Formats: sequence, C-alpha cells, structure tokens
Amino acid sequence: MANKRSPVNIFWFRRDLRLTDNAGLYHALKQGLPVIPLFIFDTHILDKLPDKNDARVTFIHHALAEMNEELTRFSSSLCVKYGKPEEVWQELTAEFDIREVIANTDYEPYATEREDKVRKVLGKNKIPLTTYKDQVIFEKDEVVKDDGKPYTVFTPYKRKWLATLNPELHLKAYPVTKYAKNFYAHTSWELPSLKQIGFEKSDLELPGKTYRDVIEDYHRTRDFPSVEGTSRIGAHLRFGTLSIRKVTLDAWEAREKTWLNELVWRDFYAMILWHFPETATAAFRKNFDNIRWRNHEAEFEAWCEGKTGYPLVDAGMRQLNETGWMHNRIRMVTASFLAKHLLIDWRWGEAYFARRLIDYDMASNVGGWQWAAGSGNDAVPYFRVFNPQLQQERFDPEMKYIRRWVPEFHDPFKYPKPIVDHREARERVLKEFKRAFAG
Ligand SMILES: Cc1cc2nc3c(=O)[nH]c(=O)nc-3n(C[C@H](O)[C@H](O)[C@H](O)COP(=O)(O)OP(=O)(O)OC[C@H]3O[C@@H](n4cnc5c(N)ncnc54)[C@H](O)[C@@H]3O)c2cc1C
Repeated sequence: MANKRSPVNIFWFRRDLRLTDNAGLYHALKQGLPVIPLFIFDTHILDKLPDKNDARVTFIHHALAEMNEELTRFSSSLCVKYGKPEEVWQELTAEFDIREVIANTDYEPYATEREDKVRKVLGKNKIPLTTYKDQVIFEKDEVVKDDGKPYTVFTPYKRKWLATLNPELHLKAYPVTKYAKNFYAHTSWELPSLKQIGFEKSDLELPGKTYRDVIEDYHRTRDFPSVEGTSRIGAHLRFGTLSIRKVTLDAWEAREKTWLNELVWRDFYAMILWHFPETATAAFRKNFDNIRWRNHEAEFEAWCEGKTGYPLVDAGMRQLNETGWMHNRIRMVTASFLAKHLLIDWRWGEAYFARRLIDYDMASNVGGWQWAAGSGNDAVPYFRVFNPQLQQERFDPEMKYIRRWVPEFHDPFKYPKPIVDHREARERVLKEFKRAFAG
C-alpha cells in the first residue's frame, strides 16, 4: 500500500461505472501516479429519492460491487464515500496528497453545479479537476451548424453527426488495463451495504447487457410492445456500465442501421440539454408556457396507476410501475395522453417517469416528454393527438401486450370506463393550444 501522504491522483466515478474502455480512467492511470478509484454516494441526490427500494440505487450498488471484485485483480479496491460531494472532497484533500482529480464529463445541470462547487474546494488546495468525454460520442459543440449554432432539429443534426463520425477515431476503445498496475494498492476499503446508506434492495429485475441480437430486426420489431424487439440497455448507458463507444461501434458495423439512429437521438438530446439547460423545466417553444393546464389531481392519479380506461395507456403505466421500464412506443402514447387528452402539465409526467424508470436520463426524458407534448424543439406537431385506440390497432393488433398488463380490460365490472372521450379531449386540447399560441 502507498503511504497515505505519498502523491496520488483520484479518478471520480459518476456515470461511467466500468473499468473497461473508460476515457477518463485510462487517462488517469496513464499518468503514472497511483490512482484512487473513488465513488461518492451523493446525499444531495439520495435524500430526494422517495422510494427506499429505488432500483437505480440497487443498480449502482451492484455495479460498484462488480468493479470492486474486478479491482482485486489489481490489488486495489474502490474508495466509496457517502455524503455531500463538496464536503467529502474537503475531507479527501486533508487525507491524501492529491495531485489531480480526473473524471468523465457529466452534462446534466445538477452535475455541472456540483462540479463547480467541487472545483472551488479543490482550487483552494491547488488541485486541478480534469474531465474527459466518455458518455456520448459527440459532446457540446462538436456537431453544430455551419454558423456554429447548435442544431435544434434532429434530421440535419444526424446528417452532420454521421458525416463527422470517424469510427477509427471516435469509437476506439481506451485500453484501461494497459496501465492497471497504477491503481492505488489498497484492498481493505469496504463497500457500504445498501442498508448502511439508508436503502433496501429493489425487487425489480435489473436489465441485462445484451443488445446485439435485436439490431438486425430492429426496424421490423421496435414498434410492437408485445415483442422483445428492443435492447433494454438504457440503464447501462445511463450509468456507464456499457461503453457508448462499443455499443455504437456494434451498431455502426451492423448491416441494419435503424438502431444506430436511436443512439444518435441519445446524443442529440444530451446536446440539447447542454445548450439549453433551462428546457429541463421550461418549454422549448416558449408559447407553450402560456397553456392553462387543467392539472386534475384525481385524473393524474388514475394515469399513474394505469386506470384511465384506455387499455394501451394503462398497460404502459402498469408495465412501468411493475418493471421500471416501458416500451418506447407506449412512452409516446402515455405521454401524449397525459399532456393532450388530460391536459396535464408534461412536467408532472416527466417527474413521474423520472421516479419510476430505471433507465431514467434527464436529457432523453425531458426530450421525449417535450416531443410528445408538442413543446419540444423537434416535436410532434401540436395538433397531432395520438388516438390510443388506433395506436392499439396498429401496434398491438392481437392485444397481447394489453392482455399481459390489463387482463381485466374487457370486464366492465373490473375495468373503468374511459376517463375522457377521445373526440372531446382532442377538441379541448386543440382549443386551449390555439388560445395559448394566439396570446
Ligand atoms: C416520454 C418519453 C420519455 C423517455 N424517457 C427516457 C429516459 O428517461 N431515458 C432514456 O434513456 N430514454 C428515454 N426515452 C427514449 C426511449 O423511449 C428509451 O430510450 C427506450 O425506450 C429505452 O429502451 P431500450 O433500451 O430497449 O431502447 P432501444 O430501442 O434498444 O434503443 C437503444 C438505446 O438508444 C437510446 N434511445 C432509444 N430511443 C431513444 C430516444 N427516442 N431518445 C433518446 N435515446 C434513445 C437509449 O439509450 C436506448 O437504450 C423516452 C421517450 C419518451 C417518448
């Protein structure tokens, strides 16, 4: 073990919980000083989680345990702290002779704010904090319009993204193990249990890491919620337990490119949130802020519980509540139903998804919600109101998905009548949207 006062670098894990192909970790180890691998259970985040069996916390804990196991190969272990990051860093600067802190960039507004605070603490001790791109293929201003402004429409963004991509350069793996001998030698740090950080193990099944088997057929199967036609790797991309470079390389090398398109959407929404952080809570199209949302609490509750009387909407909400995941087609249908049929503020729905989705990602969730509500930068036109009945006929024609999640849908004694009439709801929302846009 290195002497406590001999110089070290620290690599701070956040949304990059893996030891392979990790940009920042590679650069940290390559420098030569012993590198302490650090993770902080951030109480600013944990204290706000209402469910003590939150599956995301179980997911992270599981990923940390796996990394710890792998680190024993290099006679090292994770240093895991619990608390407010700015205070934890204060303690770490007193405990170790830190020469540099290295991390991968986290683009969310809270992460940026947190980093600013930590930079101040480190700055007082003259310790630099260096960050690397790892979470996306292209970040910030790497894919922008010819005039240097950010794209706000997906299709031209995608065209430029594809034209900019050099797979040998942008998708190349970082060979972390080449310098693994530089991990700080220390095997006795303990990973706190879930209970020690105030949580319980979630009962939800955590998603697997396989995705290759869906790529070739994705364009045919992706819209049918009863088919296992999508990868379900969102949580692994969210927490970095899979490398976005490796996943994108596999998508790039496949014959069928529809799935690659989805990964570009992910970069697109991350870029939008970075350039327009205010859209996390405000409509991208400003005139949407004039809408008088009805915000009917009992109707919102019925939507959350999957009791709207629209079987496809209810199936989606029950799938979300019971598994922590919902199929993309049904995310669109349920989101549109809340914002348009019920005229409930899209932010209520966004917050509910944020609480329930294991793959919750602020950029994609806000992007998806604003798209469905019509307030987004490249959204579905405001006057297009998904008809849940027609959506069911097209995408769940044999009602397999509905039968799975709402088995009582045909029983008038057990299943509620529709909470709103489709035609009336459509007229109501169009009237309100027109009023809001005229004012
Ligand atoms: C209202 C709404 C809310 C959403 N909230 C989230 C969210 O919180 N987190 C999230 O990762 N995605 C979100 N999405 C996008 C999409 O629904 C999910 O990424 C997808 O359903 C996850 O399932 P999968 O992993 O099987 O995806 P696949 O279809 O297998 O796609 C592979 C990966 O590509 C990315 N991706 C796919 N579709 C999109 C998309 N439309 N936008 C951005 N990235 C995409 C995801 O990382 C996904 O894991 C939302 C969409 C809507 C309409």
